[in-house]
Amino acid sequence: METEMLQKKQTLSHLPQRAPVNIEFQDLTYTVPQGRKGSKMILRSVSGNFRSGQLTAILGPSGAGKSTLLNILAGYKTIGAAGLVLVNGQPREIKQFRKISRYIMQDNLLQPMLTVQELMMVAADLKLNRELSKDDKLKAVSEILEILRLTPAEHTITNRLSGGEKKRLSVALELINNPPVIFLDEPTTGLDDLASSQCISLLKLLAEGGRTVICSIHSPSARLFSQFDNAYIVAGGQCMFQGYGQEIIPFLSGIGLTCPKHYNPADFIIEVASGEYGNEYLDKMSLVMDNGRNTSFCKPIDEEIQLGNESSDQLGAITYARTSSDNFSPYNYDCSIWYQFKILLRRFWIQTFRDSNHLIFKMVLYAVLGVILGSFYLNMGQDGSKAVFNFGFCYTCVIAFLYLPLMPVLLHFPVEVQMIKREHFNQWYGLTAYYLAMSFTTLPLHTVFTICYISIAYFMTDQPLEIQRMSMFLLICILTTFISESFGLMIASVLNMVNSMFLGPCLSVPLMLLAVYGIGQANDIPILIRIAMYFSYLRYGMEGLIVAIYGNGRAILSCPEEEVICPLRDPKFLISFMGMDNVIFWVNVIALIVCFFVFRLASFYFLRQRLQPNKTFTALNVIGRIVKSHFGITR
Ligand SMILES: Nc1ncnc2c1ncn2[C@@H]1O[C@H](COP(=O)(O)OP(=O)(O)OP(=O)(O)O)[C@@H](O)[C@H]1O
Repeated sequence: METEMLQKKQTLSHLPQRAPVNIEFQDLTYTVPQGRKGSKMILRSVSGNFRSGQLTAILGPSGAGKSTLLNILAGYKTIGAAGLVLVNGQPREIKQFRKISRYIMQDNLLQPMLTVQELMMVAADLKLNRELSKDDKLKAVSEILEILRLTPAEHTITNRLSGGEKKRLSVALELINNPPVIFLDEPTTGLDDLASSQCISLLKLLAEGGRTVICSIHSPSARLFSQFDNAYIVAGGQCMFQGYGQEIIPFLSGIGLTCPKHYNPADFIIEVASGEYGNEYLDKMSLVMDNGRNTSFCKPIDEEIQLGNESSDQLGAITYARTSSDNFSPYNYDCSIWYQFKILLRRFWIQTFRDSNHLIFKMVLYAVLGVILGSFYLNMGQDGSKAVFNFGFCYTCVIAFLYLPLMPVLLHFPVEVQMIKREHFNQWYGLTAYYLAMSFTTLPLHTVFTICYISIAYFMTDQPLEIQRMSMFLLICILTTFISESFGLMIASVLNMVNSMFLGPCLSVPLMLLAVYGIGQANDIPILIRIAMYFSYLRYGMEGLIVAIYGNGRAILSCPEEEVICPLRDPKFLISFMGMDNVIFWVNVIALIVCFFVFRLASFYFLRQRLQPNKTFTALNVIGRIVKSHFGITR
């Protein structure tokens, strides 16, 4: 074990030197609204001091406030929090702090369909200096994978990794540019004893390299606990103890409690903090610790680390950092939006094409739908007596291009938002680059699927075989698809999956109704509905399709001989009958393009507010929480 650790230390010695970052917090409180009961205080004026070069554990009974404290210290939660957080003695500048810290959350949300090495390379491309060669980046990646014992799983797809491997990969991804502060929420949850021990040894190693490593943890074994340099015990939102694990027994003796022999001191202090030995001890503990201000039980700090001594074996300069240019800035987005876009686009395309089963399934689905629809409206396109049915075909196309792109987005994007939140919070990329890369992946795919559907249904239904009409028809269908996807993104950027899946179809109903409302009775439409119709992109789509196939001087249609009266055979009359005489195809196309940009930009704006709410959205968020808790609908 000793040799193994030594080896690991040597391997880690390539990491670049960073200025030590000490975190101190004073009188932190966190309050949440509690409906008519007022508010609930989760953290009660706690203070503490977490130093660089030390591995700190935040411990406590379930519901004590560990994750809350971690979220606030990492800057992940700000609404409802008050108090002072100092970074190296200066008040924390949240934007700057986010650049030097990384937060590894409990649920290992990893980008699917990429191998471990590919995902690490994406992180390296985004986080390391652009001037580094691919080989240098590969070297850096393989060193980190080696340390985290992920080399055997290097070519495994992330979806297939074990829980422990996923956790280690989450750590590895954030280690790429050597952040000086690392927060981890329950890194050992779901791991067996050996994996937990290896995980904590790794964190200890990272701390020894001069980082400030803080993690919340549930009942660690005695062996695991002995690895921590600092234990911060919380109960009922207050600090019960802060200091070196070995100081727990003397501390408890001081307040009149003796830890039984062979008992894990961590278990014992948590039992005491849970109130199992009486509530009077809780008050005593909090009093002696001065709610976290008392640091007399803390382990002495490593002067070498605090001084950032270059001669330290574990802090030698990283080889690839040395090759970089002067403007190497490990804590900022090192690459331009364009460069981020290229990397993210590559990531999206690998993920999309690797999931070939899903792609084929979708393509087949569109084709089958084309065949089904084609057979419902078989050969009706040229038949004047079936013009009303053909109108139904156009409407069905519009509905198909509403739901087909909409539903998968409502289902999938809320989960994606959680991933974006993490990656963006940990400074992987800017939202613009992400959004552009996503759009340049999904929109071409939708175009291909739409062409696949139309090329079957259009021919089966015997629509006019004129290049111009076919292109116009296709253009409207593609634009409708794009808008529907953007409409879905707008909803899924704001809401969770359950609410998105409810709201999306709900909002689709008026859209579908407005698409055909009052057709043939255009003059009788009430003014309010007429205004609403301007906002239904499906209406523009519907009109566009009808004009594409019947407008522009289309010749009189044929009618079967038995149809004596066949008034809709004249396309001009048909268009007039539908109340679409005034429709200009290109105006509708422009309206659809405007709708596309409006929905697309709105979804981008909402997503941005979700990640970094401005003052208005923060205020709306607070009001929303108060209203929800007042009516008892907080989940
Ligand atoms: N938004 C909220 N509204 C109401 N109560 C909340 C909210 N957030 C947290 N709490 C409560 O605050 C307390 C502390 O939560 P937190 O998640 O920090 O606990 P924890 O110590 O991490 O627990 P565990 O170990 O079980 O994960 C819990 O009782 C929780 O129910």
